[in-house]
Amino acid sequence: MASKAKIAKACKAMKTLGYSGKTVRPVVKELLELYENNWMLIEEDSYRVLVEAILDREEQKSQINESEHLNAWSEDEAEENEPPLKRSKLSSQKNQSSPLLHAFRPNSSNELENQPSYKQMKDQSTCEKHQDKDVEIEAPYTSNYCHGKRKTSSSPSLVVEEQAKGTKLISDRETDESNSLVPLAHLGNNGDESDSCCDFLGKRMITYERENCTFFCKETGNLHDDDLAFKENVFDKHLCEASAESEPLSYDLPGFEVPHAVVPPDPPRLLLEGCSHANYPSAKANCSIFPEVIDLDAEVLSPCLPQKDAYSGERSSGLEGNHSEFVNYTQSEEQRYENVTRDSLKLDVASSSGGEVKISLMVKSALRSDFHVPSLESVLKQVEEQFLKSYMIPQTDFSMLRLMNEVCEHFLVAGTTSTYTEDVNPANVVSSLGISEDPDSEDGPAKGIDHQLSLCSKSTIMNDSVRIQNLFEVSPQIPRFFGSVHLDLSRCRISLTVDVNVSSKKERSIMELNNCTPSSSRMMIAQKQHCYHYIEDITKGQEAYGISLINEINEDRYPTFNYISENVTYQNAHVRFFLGSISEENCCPNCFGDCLSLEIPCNCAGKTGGEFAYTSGGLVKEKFLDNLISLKHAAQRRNLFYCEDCPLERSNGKNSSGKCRGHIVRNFIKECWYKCGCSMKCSNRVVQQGIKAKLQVFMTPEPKGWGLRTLEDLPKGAFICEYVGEVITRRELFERNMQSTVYRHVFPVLLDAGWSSRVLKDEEALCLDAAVYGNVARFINHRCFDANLVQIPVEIETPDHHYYHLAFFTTREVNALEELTWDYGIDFNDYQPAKAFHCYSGSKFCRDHKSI
Ligand SMILES: C[S@@+](CC[C@H](N)C(=O)[O-])C[C@H]1O[C@@H](n2cnc3c(N)ncnc32)[C@H](O)[C@@H]1O
Repeated sequence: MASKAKIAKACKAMKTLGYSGKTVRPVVKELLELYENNWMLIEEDSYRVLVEAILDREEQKSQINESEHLNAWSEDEAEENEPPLKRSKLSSQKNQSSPLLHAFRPNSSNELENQPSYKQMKDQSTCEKHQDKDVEIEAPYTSNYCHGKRKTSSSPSLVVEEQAKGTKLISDRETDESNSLVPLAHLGNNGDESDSCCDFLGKRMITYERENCTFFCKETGNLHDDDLAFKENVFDKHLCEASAESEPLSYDLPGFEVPHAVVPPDPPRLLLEGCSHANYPSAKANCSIFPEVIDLDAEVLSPCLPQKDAYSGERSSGLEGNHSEFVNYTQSEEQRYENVTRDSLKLDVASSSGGEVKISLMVKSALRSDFHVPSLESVLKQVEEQFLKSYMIPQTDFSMLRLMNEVCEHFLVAGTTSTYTEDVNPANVVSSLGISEDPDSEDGPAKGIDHQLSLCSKSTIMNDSVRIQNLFEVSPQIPRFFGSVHLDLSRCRISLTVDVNVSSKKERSIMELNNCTPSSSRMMIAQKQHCYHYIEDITKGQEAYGISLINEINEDRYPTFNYISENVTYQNAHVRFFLGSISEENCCPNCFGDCLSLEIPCNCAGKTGGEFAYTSGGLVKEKFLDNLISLKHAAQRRNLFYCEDCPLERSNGKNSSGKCRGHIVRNFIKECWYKCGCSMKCSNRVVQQGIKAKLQVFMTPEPKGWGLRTLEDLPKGAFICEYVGEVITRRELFERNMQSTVYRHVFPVLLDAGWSSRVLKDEEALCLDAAVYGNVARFINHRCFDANLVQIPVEIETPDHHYYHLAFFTTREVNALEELTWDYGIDFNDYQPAKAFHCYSGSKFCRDHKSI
């Protein structure tokens, strides 16, 4: 076919995805140049590379747009509002590829994965090919490069780096600039060797593939000027990003040793959230002088309110400390608390000594030119729908306006009750409510107000009024915002502090609506409804199926950690392997597709006696599983593994003299590896394909905190999930434990403990720590002995026992809504990597004899 016709065909194909010819043509041209007019590569797999390239371009464009908009918005605010913890955001998250791209990505069994991707091709064009074999490659090289230690060496050199697939890197090693926890690179897709998509701080690194392996190539010389210019641009940008992200993560935060949520920011949207990270410093400053806070996400985000310990439920610090700084103000002065919510909304609370409180929401800026002011009714309706859908409010006649009206009334009742108990008569409380265009205001019509909702509650006693205004400030020529309207009022905590001058006596009443007296019956009903805390998908689309979270038990909120679906490698952890070891004797590099259904199993089944450990349906075969479980139980009964100089005890700051008290987990893993042999890459696609079970995180009724349950019946041997976290060395674990003064709730898992033929040093032995970065497995609770899950070491990338994946499978049939548990293998009398807890598993085999 002539080139023109082919271009037209490509355009047509892309049109179905919504890309115009104008967008597609230049990309096709670029690809043709790149692939030297090899149309086959472009057309293959429904134009996969083309889609990838278009998305790549769009992404770049939108990044530029976004940064332009952000600059335009808040030049003056940008600096002071820089969120300290937002900086630890994973760049790999930032660069999640779009679902569209995934739709076009062949699955792991597709041969096409062996083909170089667009990114690779593009990058290869500036990268020399490396021909060496059996190079041992270590992850930390990457950190040198990624952290801006750009080597300007004139001698051309090329360093090849290899990173185990299915892992991302987080490293701050050998950096002069910062001690940051900046994630560096993401390589591979679910651990599949042949996927060579590679990011470097959100941009391309130079990659190429040889045999089944993907490399990082670090270029330090021999670049063309253009290349250099391109790289310098990219590099400078990365440096900016890196320095912006260079705030170290704290492992010493109250409740969890994790930072506040560091999820990648969604595009700006109308989302009501109170003190967000983006306004942390200013909000903090404001709070100290003006403690009127309408905090719509207080427990998670607000630094102004006491933080709640996720387990004890106690508040540790907060607003109270600031009361002394409350500023008196005169009738004429209007005090103002401005809380910039996200980027697009402004929450504004203003009050006067006359008792008037104005709460306004203003759309401050926007990114979309097609924004129009919605009708207030439609906003309220949307919120109500959202409310009813997400928070399981049983009443179908739920109304936002009624809720706000009640807020208003109870504000007054609670305020008058606490300060002037004798005078309060609810009958005296009159509330009025209405939606109006620029309603009466003592200040006269407010400028630029298109819509206003005002709620007024009046007391004959105090003549105070509360007004909640909903102001959309819109200037027609400036595009404003886009995104969905989402008001999470269930997370709303309203704290109002009112100063009232009565008979020259100044009194202050602080009302937390959550603490309304029982007489506030209607409010109590409303609060009861709010007990449900529900999140539709905690993975934010990172898993194939969403995983919901619900708390019907208490007020605890979703714990703050970073959801990741693949392991990330932190700092010193060497996740390495020898290329030479992935060879035909161990597995078959060329076999793709469904190996499990082969009549004669391929070489991958070698370790399991010529038989796959999985059934063709992807369940671990019963005999393997039973063997494994009995081994595990036997191992627990038998003598423990003892060490003279115990790294575990040392990692808990204990000086062990003489033999330690033994480790069950070590023996167990060591034995089950060989017997179960859930090994080799083909069969382990079951694991690679990711979570398929319908899971839900829920608050357990026992004092165990969150737990994980299945929402559907599961057969025996079903894969549930991997234990995903940061791959760290035992030394790093030790350092984290030393730094942390708080109780560690998430159990780290030791990899490779006692595995190697030689004793591994602390800086070599690996652990998985899911406290800060982790997946849903971090919610699985412990059960002694008869847990319904078992953890199985799984080889994905390489038969290297130094690093492997830990996957959970069911040990028996599990009913829908049953909690999923695994035996942490802890000895409740022994020191563990994390402090042991009192076991509430309720197992009749419970090993915690002190448990109640
Ligand atoms: C890996 S986390 C599991 C998720 C945890 N429940 C949460 O809320 O995040 C381990 C922690 O959960 C709690 N836990 C797990 N199993 C438990 C059990 N059987 N009894 C009591 N607490 C348990 C302990 O606090 C432990 O440190």
